Amino acid sequence: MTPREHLPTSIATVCLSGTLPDKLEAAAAAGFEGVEIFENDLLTFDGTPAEVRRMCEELGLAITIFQPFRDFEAMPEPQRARNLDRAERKFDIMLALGTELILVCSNTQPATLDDPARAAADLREMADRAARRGLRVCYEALAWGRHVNRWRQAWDIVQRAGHPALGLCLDSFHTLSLGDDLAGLAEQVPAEKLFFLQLADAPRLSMDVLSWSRHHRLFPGQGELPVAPFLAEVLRAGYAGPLSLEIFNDEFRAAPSRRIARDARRSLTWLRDQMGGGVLPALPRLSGLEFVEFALDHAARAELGAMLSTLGFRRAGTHRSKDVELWRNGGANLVLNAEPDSAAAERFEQLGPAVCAMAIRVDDPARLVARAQALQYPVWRERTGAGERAIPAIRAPDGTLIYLVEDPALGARPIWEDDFHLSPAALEPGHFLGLDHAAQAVAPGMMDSFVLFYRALFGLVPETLWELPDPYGLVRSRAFVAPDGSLRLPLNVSESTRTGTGRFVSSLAGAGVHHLALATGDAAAVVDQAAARQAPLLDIPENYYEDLGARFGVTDAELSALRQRHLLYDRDPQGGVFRHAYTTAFRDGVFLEIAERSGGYAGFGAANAPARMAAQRRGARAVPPEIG
Ligand SMILES: O=C(O)c1ccc(O)c(O)c1
Ligand SMILES: [Mg+2]
Repeated sequence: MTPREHLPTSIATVCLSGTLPDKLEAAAAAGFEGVEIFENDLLTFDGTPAEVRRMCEELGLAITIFQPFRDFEAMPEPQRARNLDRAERKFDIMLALGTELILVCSNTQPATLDDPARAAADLREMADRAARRGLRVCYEALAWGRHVNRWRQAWDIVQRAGHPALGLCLDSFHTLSLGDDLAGLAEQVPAEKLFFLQLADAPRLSMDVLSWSRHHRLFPGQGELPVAPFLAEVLRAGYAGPLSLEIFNDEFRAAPSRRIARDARRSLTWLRDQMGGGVLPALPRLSGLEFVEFALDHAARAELGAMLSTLGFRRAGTHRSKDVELWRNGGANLVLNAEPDSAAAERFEQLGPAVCAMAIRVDDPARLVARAQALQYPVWRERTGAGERAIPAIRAPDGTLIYLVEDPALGARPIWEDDFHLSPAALEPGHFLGLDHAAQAVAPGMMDSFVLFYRALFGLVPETLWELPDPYGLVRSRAFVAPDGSLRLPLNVSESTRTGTGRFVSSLAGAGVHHLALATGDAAAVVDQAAARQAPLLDIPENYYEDLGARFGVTDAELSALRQRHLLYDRDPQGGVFRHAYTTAFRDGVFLEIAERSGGYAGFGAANAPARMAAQRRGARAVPPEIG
């Protein structure tokens, strides 16, 4: 381990919701060692800076910086003199807070002079006054600064000023948002001039950089900016101060501060691990979904069992000590849990029939549990009877349990034999190869927590974001997949409460698995058998097939084979093909998909989602318009 891994962690109070004491408590509870006091949080706090200092001391938090000090440098008189007086007033506050560093961000005022020499002289004067009081100043180039918006310009000014109490503040957002990098930093800037480092990620968006920064920043790992290489460069330059998160995000400001602070702390652990320090146990090797588990009562189980039977599933086993059944077709395992006093029962009481767990096959469950603990994700162990296997699980951000099972393909004994009385049906061949993917509906404001969970803990990679029109609003969908494609988890979110996704989250079943796709090598054959058993398959309108013929030029024979079975079709540019069909929703909640991939097709038929969503709504009850 290098000393760098021990750089203290810090978070700006602006990242979190609540009053200043709420923010400080959340930061401390998540394990942060320091906080940036954002001036606005102090101004709106009904207490003295000395009280803030005491609260921080009691919570074990250092105040790493006081910020921001705006629109200071290169102003004409009389603003120049006034700004220096203003600085002295802030120094008084810093002494009361017990912090020695203030952040000056580059001037955004139209009146500021385009004069690096003047900027340097002003900052030198401020630093000199600060030094007399035992304080220091760091200068940050805002990406939208009037004349100074690149770190190299800020460094030029700091260098010209040549004062030991003046240094640089680097902020990953300001550099990376402009497409800039840190080339030359390690060569040109002495380590002792790197006073402070702020880390922020963001999605790539095409909008003005100020709005992007003020509303859409994310914690490292939640967005698309190369924050890890940025940090690596700063460390290479010899930076030895805190790693501090400064995230302006509308959703985070509105979310519970404890959850956001924990995600923040996780993101720094993940980022440190990205530096190659071995901070976390190695990523798991994933190999798909071993089972998905439903929380049910007896009536719902009988009903779901009947529906599954129409798709060719058989009851293949009963649990040795619990009221739990295994339903299976080929490689697809579904667990139907009606055990009272269990995690499943709790889920059923809250949400009605819903998916309560899924099991992911991994190479080493114990190592992944250790990784979860290092990332502060809650680990769960279900009660077990004599001789039964204890399967470790991790709680996803919505409470769904993610069981970790050893991959039988790597020689592990399948879990089923220890815990279930298996019937002969368990060994019958079937038409499903396994579980292709589990799509989850996520509440707005929770998406970024899920992103970090799947990315930092499991190493899943985010794919393209799709915006899918449901008849009653937009659904945003992004799949998280294992690098080798062995696990696929699309996440869907909708701001509208009237879309299928929105209704699922807000009124029907809560967040969680919203549909489950069963992999087959021959969707047409599966659909034919299912239709013969009166499976509740979703009808797709004729217009869809008209358009399909026009888009892909599929042959008339294929088109009529698809149409007749209400199969949807997609093709990627490499010629990979996806044929899929859906059931209607089970008790207005979860639905199933029959999915056939061929030719290396790796998507999810997103282009077909609008047709599917419209078809689901035709069959569904009318939705009352939103009130208010
Ligand atoms: O948005 C801003 O004004 C602002 C203020 C201080 C910072 O450190 C920053 O990165 C942005
Ligand atoms: Mg900043």
